Amino acid sequence: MSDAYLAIEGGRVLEARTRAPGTARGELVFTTAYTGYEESLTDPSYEEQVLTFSYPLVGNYGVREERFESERVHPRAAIALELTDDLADWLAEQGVPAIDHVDTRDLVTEIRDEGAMKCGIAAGPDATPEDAREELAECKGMSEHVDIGAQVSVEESYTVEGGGEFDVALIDCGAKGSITSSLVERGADVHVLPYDTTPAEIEELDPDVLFVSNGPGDPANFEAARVLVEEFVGEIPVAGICLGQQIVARALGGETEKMTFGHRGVNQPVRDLRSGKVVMTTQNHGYTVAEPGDLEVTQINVNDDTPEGLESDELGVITRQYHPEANPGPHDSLDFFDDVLGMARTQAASPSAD
Ligand SMILES: NC(=O)CC[C@H](N)C(=O)O
Repeated sequence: MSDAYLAIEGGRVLEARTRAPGTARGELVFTTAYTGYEESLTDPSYEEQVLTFSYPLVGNYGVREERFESERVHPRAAIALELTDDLADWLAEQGVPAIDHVDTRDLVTEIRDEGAMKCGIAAGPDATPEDAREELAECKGMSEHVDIGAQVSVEESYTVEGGGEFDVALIDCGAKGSITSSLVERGADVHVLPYDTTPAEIEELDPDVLFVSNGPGDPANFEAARVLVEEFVGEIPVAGICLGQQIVARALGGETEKMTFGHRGVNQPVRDLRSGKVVMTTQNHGYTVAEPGDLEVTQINVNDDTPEGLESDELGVITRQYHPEANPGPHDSLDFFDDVLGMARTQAASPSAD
């Protein structure tokens, strides 16, 4: 018997089974990742989205806190063909609705054809199709979430010490924990700073690298971070991951645009245009850089040619659209963090450095 409903744009209401009760609304997206559900569900980039797993059985190796990327679940709801009890219980504890017994093969095909769309969910003994439709009617478009940075960033800055060889200013636009740990493991002290940090605060910190994190929503809604990059590029090495790449491109005269259904998964092939080498990458984004501005496109997605890496040797900028920090996913691109800190080392050794 159905006790959950998923209303999607276009008028369809799908029946489902409740695994964690409640109502929710958000942008309906899918990931093809077959592992890493704890990492994905705690990735702040999924804020205001409803995450559909295309892999049919999700939750089969339990829920362990050491795999979390942040302190809470960020998608507004989770959908799968079959969710395990462990996973459903955790989502219920977190107050995040979850539904299964959905024909996710059909749903994913619809998202691929129609694009990421708004949806509404109602789940639980008293849920009705009308409740799901009401949620859908209240759902905002992703770029209308103009204050999304405030929902996911730190309120107060803090430092994670890694030996002090470098000081990295990490602008937390919804950062995954693995970005900090990847830098700390390589000897950097990471200063995790709010998404609306001002140029004066960066000036005072005097970091070796300005690093813009991943995060949810439309990069156009992260104006303060764009201003920071504009202000310090050429003076301090600049790095960015995912939303960070998009913000850095916008700061350097580039443009971003929404994709139809985005890239979400752990086997997205990326070609490095300098070496010709292809690596498998973890991805989770719905926007892309349409114009790179002053930056050179150094890596592209093999499936659709969208920019995956942007660089400027002259300005000291290196960004990635995918997630080199992995978690979940392949570790093939961890050397990105060596390259970022390499820029700081080169800058420190240059005669013009103070
Ligand atoms: N993982 C991310 O940083 C996502 C970036 C951005 N919110 C997008 O959807 O494109």
